[in-house]
Amino acid sequence: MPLGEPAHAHEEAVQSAQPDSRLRSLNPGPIPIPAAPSSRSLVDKVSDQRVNLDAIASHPSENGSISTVSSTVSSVESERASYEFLAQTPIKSTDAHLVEFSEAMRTVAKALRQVAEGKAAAQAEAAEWKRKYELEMAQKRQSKMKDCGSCTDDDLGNLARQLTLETPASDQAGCCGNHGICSHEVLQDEVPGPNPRSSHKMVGRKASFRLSWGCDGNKNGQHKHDFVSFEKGDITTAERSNKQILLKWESRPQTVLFVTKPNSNSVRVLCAEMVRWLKGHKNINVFVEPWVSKELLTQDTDHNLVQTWDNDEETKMLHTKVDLIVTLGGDGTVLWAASLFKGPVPPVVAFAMGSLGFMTPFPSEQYRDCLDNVLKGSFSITLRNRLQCHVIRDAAKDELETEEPILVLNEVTIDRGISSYLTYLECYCDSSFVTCVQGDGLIISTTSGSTAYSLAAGGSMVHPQVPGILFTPICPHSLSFRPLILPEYVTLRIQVPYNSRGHAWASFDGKDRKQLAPGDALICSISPWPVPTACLVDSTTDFLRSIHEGLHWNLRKTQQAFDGST
Ligand SMILES: NC(=O)c1ccc[n+]([C@@H]2O[C@H](COP(=O)([O-])OP(=O)(O)OC[C@H]3O[C@@H](n4cnc5c(N)ncnc54)[C@H](O)[C@@H]3O)[C@@H](O)[C@H]2O)c1
Ligand SMILES: Nc1ncnc2c1ncn2[C@@H]1O[C@H](COP(=O)(O)OP(=O)(O)OP(=O)(O)O)[C@@H](O)[C@H]1O
Repeated sequence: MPLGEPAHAHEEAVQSAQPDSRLRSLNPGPIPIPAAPSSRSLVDKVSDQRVNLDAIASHPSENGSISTVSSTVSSVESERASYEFLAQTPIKSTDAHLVEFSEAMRTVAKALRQVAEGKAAAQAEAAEWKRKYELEMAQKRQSKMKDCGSCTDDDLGNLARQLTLETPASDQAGCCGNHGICSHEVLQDEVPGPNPRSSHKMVGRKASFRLSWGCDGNKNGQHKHDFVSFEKGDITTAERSNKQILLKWESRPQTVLFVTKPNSNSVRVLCAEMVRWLKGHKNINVFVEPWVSKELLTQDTDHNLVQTWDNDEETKMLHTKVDLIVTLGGDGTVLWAASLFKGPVPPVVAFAMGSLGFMTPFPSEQYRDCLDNVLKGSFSITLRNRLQCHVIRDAAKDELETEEPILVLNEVTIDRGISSYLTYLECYCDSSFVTCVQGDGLIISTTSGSTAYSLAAGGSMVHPQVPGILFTPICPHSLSFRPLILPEYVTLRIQVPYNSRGHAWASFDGKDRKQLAPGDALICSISPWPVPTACLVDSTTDFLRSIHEGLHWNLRKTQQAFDGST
């Protein structure tokens, strides 16, 4: 058994290398019928043999015979599967044929689950490749545009339209500059759902913008794809992976979506005031959530020009209409705003109207100046990664039963819910076994979420621009389980094993709890659609200010110099 791998993980590997014993049970030939054991004796036998197996697996046998291990493993597996079947079936049958049939069904179910998991991982990878391909196409188009340096704006527009028509994947007309990445490629090409043109409530074209990396957007503005060079055999870091990112509008933003915290009078009053100001002084179209639209209308009939949406299909198309999101509330409101977007997210300007406000740097009293600056000029953004989470059900009959992915900005938590048993979770990173979690649960967090629940569970605080995934146990029942930070490109699989004593519960940014039964799994990877949040100063200054002011990080009275002679 490989070092560090738990006995049951090894057991599974041995089992999957030996499909024949299960397949044999489909063979209609004569089957020896053993005396039917009672379910109690089955339990005893299973646990006895597990102890046996653990002993054999952890102390390699002296004659080195692998067959001892395999036959014990396969017999344990068969009996465990039969026990699970017997526990599930309403008919308390002990018929050997049924037992063997249930084993075969388990094998099939496992194969289907593997297919579904494979599909989920492949979908995530395909989305990432599509994004890379679109970015490459955008670069090619930009280099064609360079050849037209002396064109007028109209010529450029026509050329951009021609070039965009050449590319069937792109549905946008217009865009482009000589450097950076244009919003039409970045934010509008990954349209989840139907064609944006089919929407009858379109508000005209979205404002285009350019993203540039580095402090001086004009000089260092190119997004470098190759971070490492190895010319002449010397490996050199050519570019830092991430720099401060600037967003510069190339055309005027026209549409703002307001997302507001419910049940707050101060938020309601400020929202109405800001909407009036944006429409009256800035000629901006305003979108609000359906419940806010009703609330605004009861306050003032002037607000009947505010737009909203009616159904999920229209929510899916929001990102094609909205140039900017304004949130009024605390961090929970930013999480809520992000959750409305299952694909690309427009830039978010978050005004602080909550208690902590890690992700809400803008002071609401100065909303006029803040919005003036954001609408006019270029501003720093933090590109906050989200995690894409798929729940894969063991009971799913086919891959079509895979549930919709859920995107989280902070974290997904797998815990014991109301169960009093320890959570028992097997964790894998790509194809490597990571560990078994035995405790209250596990937090898989983004770096933005590192200052939320993960911090409370002992995880490190991580700058939101660091590309990583946090792996933080909750109250592990072990002395040596320290939190981990993994690179952002990995895919994590959290499996509730069949022999878990209870169910586990997954919750997403503290919401939408889903029960995970033994055999179910959760797959997480970084989503291709981050949340761009506007910074008050820049990403690092804002982060440090939050941990100082919000959490009073490392606050201590300064020690004085000696006040006597030495
Ligand atoms: N023990 C804990 O600390 C604990 C327990 C449950 C949930 N949470 C957090 O609450 C989040 C949901 O937030 P909510 O506002 O909807 O619930 P909520 O209203 O219960 O507020 C939770 C608190 O967490 C803060 N918070 C949220 N995201 C943060 C972030 N990225 N950095 C720093 N602080 C942050 C909020 O400002 C708020 O004070 C979850 O995603 C989870 O991270 C924390
Ligand atoms: N537009 C919305 N619709 C429904 N629920 C929302 C909306 N905006 C925020 N919420 C929910 O309301 C709750 C409180 O919001 P928020 O965290 O922003 O305010 P707060 O608790 O006063 O601030 P803080 O989180 O800083 O303490 C959160 O659970 C959040 O998910």
